[in-house]
Amino acid sequence: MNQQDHNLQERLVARRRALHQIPEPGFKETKTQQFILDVIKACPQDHLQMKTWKTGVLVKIKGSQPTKTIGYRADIDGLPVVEETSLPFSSTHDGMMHACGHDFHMTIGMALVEHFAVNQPKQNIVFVFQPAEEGPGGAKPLLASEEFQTWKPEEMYALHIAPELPVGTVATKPGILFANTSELFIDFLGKGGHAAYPHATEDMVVAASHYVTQLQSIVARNISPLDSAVVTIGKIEAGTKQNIIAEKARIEGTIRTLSIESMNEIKSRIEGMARGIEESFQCQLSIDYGANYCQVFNDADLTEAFVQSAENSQHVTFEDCDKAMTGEDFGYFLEEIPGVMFWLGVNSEHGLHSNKLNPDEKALSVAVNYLTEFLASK
Ligand SMILES: CC(=O)N[C@@H](CCC[C@H](N)C(=O)O)C(=O)O
Repeated sequence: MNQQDHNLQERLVARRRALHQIPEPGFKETKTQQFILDVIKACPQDHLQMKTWKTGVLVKIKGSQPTKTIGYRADIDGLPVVEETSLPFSSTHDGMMHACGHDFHMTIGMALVEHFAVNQPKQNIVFVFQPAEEGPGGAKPLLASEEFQTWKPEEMYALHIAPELPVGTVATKPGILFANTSELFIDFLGKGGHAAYPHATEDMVVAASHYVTQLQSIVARNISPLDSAVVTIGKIEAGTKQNIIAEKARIEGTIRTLSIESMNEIKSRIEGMARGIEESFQCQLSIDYGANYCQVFNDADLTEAFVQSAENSQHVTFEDCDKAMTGEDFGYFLEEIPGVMFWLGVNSEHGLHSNKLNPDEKALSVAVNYLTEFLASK
């Protein structure tokens, strides 16, 4: 690593660690927004404009001879995860963690702004620091906002860290990269009572347990084995004490599919099974699908150009990848604007959403060096 890269890496690490300590939930990213604004305000302002949208930040760098506007998006929210990395720069926000790498995404995005604020690119570049990717979804309303529409790019890019890939690699594919998603929240209501009088109650621990077990058959028996889908229940809550039969239960999960037809089929089975549980356990279930994200679909031509640029770059190695059942509201940008989402290798033993996720910080300067080259070449 030469001295210039060393200085860049030190700056990126310091900034990423500062951000790692202040993860905030979607649409509550006030400290994070201020952090980003402070960095942008410290840049030379000659060809830079900035505005806020809710807790997000939009920055436009005016190109020297623009024929188009390129968009680059970084998401900024954290997750409700209790960090267990034991790192000296662990989260200082109780119960919140940057467990999906958005601290990396923002750090890279800000460094790109700093670079292009000094080295004016040929094309206009709009940087979007977007709130609430983990939920309830910031991309869709941001995309529709006047703030974004007045600066709307002609093509758009975003990365996501990939713990399973080595540092120095980027990976993507044309077409569908990430799945359609729908959140899932189900409340159970029955009649609680004394543990010793089960016959006089409707036990919501038993009802919810049966229901969660039944849900497991949907992907196995209602979706074609040649298709892919996921129904995951990540949270279950019920009861108050070991000798009280619970009158309420709540389960929370997510549905992932590669087609809208499969999404509709799964929802229909979830509803059918809920009616069965109501009948079997004499209770009421209410279903809320929360936020939906559309698939992430990469433009074929832009992906080909991206792959070529990665293959020709000294900063990264390109790897092919398959689609993943992760979700990303960047998909909404790609519904309106052709573009590419790609993985950035960060080599962590623990994966996305893990309380022990520890991405390798060497990936920060790799990404900044590669993306400055890529965006400047547009
Ligand atoms: C990359 C990633 O991990 N994204 C999240 C997106 C969450 C979507 C939504 N809140 C849901 O849970 O369905 C993911 O969990 O894939």
